[in-house]
Amino acid sequence: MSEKRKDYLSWDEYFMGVAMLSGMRSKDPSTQVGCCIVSQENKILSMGYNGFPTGCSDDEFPWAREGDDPLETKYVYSTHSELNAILNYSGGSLVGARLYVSLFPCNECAKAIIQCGIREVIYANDKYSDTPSVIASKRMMDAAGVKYHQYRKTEREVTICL
Ligand SMILES: Nc1nc(=O)n([C@H]2C[C@H](O)[C@@H](COP(=O)(O)O)O2)cc1CO
Ligand SMILES: [Zn+2]
Repeated sequence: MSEKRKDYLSWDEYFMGVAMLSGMRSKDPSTQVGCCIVSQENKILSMGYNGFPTGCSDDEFPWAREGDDPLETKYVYSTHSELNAILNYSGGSLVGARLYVSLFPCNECAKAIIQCGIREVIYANDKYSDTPSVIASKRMMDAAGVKYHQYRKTEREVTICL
């Protein structure tokens, strides 16, 4: 008798995998971030990655990290993956949802996460943990009761031939 497969993706692998795949759409040459928002019933509600807003051409707006003129850097234009995922959702309420993201949310995204009622953040990387942005983000999420924890990496490697 044929039995149920045992090596299927866990929910966490599935949602973090979807977040990372979304990040592969990013045109940012230095950091690609992906996000996946999930309901309490484990249904995917929205996805996003970092990039410029609609109408702001990837080829015309700057991707530079540094420069004398802030207007010639990406920071004033790029929309973070988490905000994109929140704004991309057209289904109504995100109250009670979980957010999977490949990089810890900044303070601006934390405000949006808190205000739309997301209850939990699962992040992969926290490379900017020493910055005021991430310290402020954690302070706000702690105060608002938004839980966060690091994704527990597994041994699994996923290869998809496209
Ligand atoms: N949580 C985040 N989500 C994001 O989508 N981003 C985006 C903004 C930039 O496009 C890029 C960071 O670029 P860099 O400073 O590592 O070269 O990642 C950044 C963070 C960090 O807080
Ligand atoms: Zn952000």
